[in-house]
Amino acid sequence: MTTLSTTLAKRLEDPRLFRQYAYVNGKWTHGEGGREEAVYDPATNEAIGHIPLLEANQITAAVDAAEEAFVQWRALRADERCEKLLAWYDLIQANREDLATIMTLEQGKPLPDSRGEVQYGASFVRWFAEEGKRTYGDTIPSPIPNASLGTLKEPVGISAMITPWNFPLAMITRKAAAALAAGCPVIIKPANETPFSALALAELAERAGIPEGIFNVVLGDPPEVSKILCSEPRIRALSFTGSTRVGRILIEQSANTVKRLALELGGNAPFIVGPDMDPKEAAYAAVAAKFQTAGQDCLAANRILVHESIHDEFVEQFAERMSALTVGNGLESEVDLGPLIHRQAVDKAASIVDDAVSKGATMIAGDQSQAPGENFFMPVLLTNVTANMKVWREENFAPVAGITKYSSDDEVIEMANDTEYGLAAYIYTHDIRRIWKLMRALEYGMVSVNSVKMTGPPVPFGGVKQSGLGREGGATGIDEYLETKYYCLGALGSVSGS
Ligand SMILES: NC(=O)c1ccc[n+]([C@@H]2O[C@H](COP(=O)([O-])OP(=O)(O)OC[C@H]3O[C@@H](n4cnc5c(N)ncnc54)[C@H](O)[C@@H]3O)[C@@H](O)[C@H]2O)c1
Ligand SMILES: N[C@@H](CC=O)C(=O)O
Repeated sequence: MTTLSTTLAKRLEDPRLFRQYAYVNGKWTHGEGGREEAVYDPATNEAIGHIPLLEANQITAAVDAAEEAFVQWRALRADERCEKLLAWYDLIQANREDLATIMTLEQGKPLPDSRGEVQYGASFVRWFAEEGKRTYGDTIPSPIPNASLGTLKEPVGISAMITPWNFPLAMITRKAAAALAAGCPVIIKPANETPFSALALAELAERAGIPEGIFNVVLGDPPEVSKILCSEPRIRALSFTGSTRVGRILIEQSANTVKRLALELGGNAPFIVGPDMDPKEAAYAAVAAKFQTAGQDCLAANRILVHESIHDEFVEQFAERMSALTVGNGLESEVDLGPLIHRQAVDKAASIVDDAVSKGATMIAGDQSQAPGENFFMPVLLTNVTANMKVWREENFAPVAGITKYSSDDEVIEMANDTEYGLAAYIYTHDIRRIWKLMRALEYGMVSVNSVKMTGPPVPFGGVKQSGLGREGGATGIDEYLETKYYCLGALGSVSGS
């Protein structure tokens, strides 16, 4: 183990939560080919530890284990699966501080944000523990003489999950808890940048009594692993959270085995500010929406559209609030923004700013000479942003705020919908007619009015257009892992007994 991993283990109340192996069929597993990859603390670029890159036969062994374990897991009563999920929930909550420390060290977000994500992630486990007891079927008035018709909800089968680095715990539990509650075994491939949160979840799943083969975490070269998972006919569902670019690849790779797909992809959220808004109130909300997770958030305000009548005051207030943000190591107190995930993300952020300025944007603030390390990017504010700039067209996934002005509701609707993405949108106004008009016209899966916080277990989370397929959480999240079986019971004789 590297010195930092020793340091990390020392920081933990329970060092056994820090695992540097894959978890397959209830066993901590090395890579048979000896391949491994270092995992770095993005704040310091120190290696936290290493993970094995499994060989193809080891990925297939996870499928074999899941297939064998599926029989018993699906045979459990829903309340028996619920008990195990609630035990997992309790263990996640009891180990929140260690899970948060692991998350901040591998992802970089400030500790309070990591604690929040652990809580958020645990809440999905509790939600689906209960949802699993409500997978009701239907009875159908029969048009067929002497027959009784109905439907059953049945587990879809082995479910693979490929998850991102920006929310390394909650994006797993939001999927895995639903699948497990439905009766499905899961094979999770976390991002190689942030594997240790997933492996800690595996340790706690084992302690909760989730049987071997039911909760598996495989590690490897991402394209290599996904090709195996996507081409494996025994895997009946693939749930992916990540970029639209990779989502397209997985759709193609899954076509030959016709998998059930649940895709949570990229966003390009508009943050629309109406003319009636107090500029300071709106600006402070926009800063929160833009810089959450240092901008590395699918819900981050990616384009900020301000009515021309309050634009200048809004920009002034935004700049003032942004300048008060503290950038630093997430382990330190009072830090608002941690590092970006790696140097490539910093370079991409810089290229987005350079592109905007070269096309006429004005950079109001953002002095990179103040960055406290090579993976840090100081918040940047750009105005006079136009639709031909990367900061407008792409999900910039960085602390780069692009502001533009508009003059009418019809104009801002057109501007906001001018993207292939459709995940989340924000509307700030107190005019109910404007709220209703914009909310109906915006082409997004989720619209939040006067609130930066919009998510939680009861929410049907997901996007339209190229931001994804399906919904996670809410009353329908478990349906991603259920099939509906129709049955017809014939020749029953007439109920009148004649
Ligand atoms: N809609 C949502 O709920 C949601 C939530 C979080 C993040 N995201 C999106 O995720 C993206 C950021 O996360 P990211 O950088 O980890 O995304 P990413 O698409 O680069 O990676 C996501 C996962 O896919 C794997 N992967 C990467 N390249 C692959 C390939 N060629 N073949 C197979 N697998 C591959 C990665 O190892 C990782 O596990 C952003 O676009 C963000 O909007 C969406
Ligand atoms: N903040 C999002 C995660 C996307 O990056 C969520 O709450 O699901």
